[in-house]
Amino acid sequence: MSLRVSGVQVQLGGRAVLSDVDVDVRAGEVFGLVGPNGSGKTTLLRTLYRAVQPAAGTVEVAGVAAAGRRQLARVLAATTQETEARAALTVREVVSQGRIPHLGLLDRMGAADHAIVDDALRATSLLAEAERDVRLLSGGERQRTSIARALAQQPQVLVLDEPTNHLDLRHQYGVLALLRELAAGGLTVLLTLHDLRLAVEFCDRLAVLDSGRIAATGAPAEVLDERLLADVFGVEAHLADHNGRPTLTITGVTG
Ligand SMILES: Nc1ncnc2c1ncn2[C@@H]1O[C@H](COP(=O)(O)OP(=O)(O)OP(=O)(O)O)[C@@H](O)[C@H]1O
Repeated sequence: MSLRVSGVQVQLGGRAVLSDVDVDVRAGEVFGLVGPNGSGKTTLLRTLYRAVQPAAGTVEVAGVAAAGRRQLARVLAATTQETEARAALTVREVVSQGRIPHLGLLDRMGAADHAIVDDALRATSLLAEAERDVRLLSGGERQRTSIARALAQQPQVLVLDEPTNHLDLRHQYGVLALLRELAAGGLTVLLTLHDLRLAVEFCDRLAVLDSGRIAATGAPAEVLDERLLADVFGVEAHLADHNGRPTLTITGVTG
């Protein structure tokens, strides 16, 4: 198991935001975390990269329960929903920051590091934008820059919070297909997604969060039955098999 969350509880501002959360993600799997607004998805991701300390439970990344920040950054990379760029850096400079956990304190990037940065820029279709100031990018370009930085980190586990929310259709599919390809090479991918149709299409397994608790975990076709879609997401929807691929059709909202 390359990512294991066991019995995690998180309290924020005096409220229980996560209760008894268990999630196991296997190496080479694309695992989707889905749930309505405020169900605790981002908070769960934040416990993985130690931005939030659970009141109870354990979080293990690549077999390590308690690692220092630098040690953690060598195995886990994360992108957040904040794509606001504040500093006057080029896309290439931001993506190069992904190499920092792998460099010694006084080391400069070597040829191998530059090649890894180029690969990350290419994989996210950003080579042509590499010398642009990140503050001048569109939301989608900035989102791809933060994914590229995470790829340049060459992690074993990649955690992404809503990686497609600013992307046009072509780039949504491009990024999710890239994540599938990386997972086929052994990367563990955990991501949150609001678009359940994309979650069904691209994720091997899903965990559904509902008011801070896991309502269901399993393959999309096992988890997203009509009752759960109505009870948790408030939509009338059904999964059908289209030429061997599960496809979600949403026909309305409940109530
Ligand atoms: N620092 C905080 N203090 C108090 N409550 C918080 C804090 N951070 C998050 N919360 C609350 O925790 C709950 C879960 O928030 P979280 O951002 O994890 O949900 P989410 O599932 O990612 O939502 P969304 O789909 O809207 O992004 C929300 O009710 C939110 O208001």
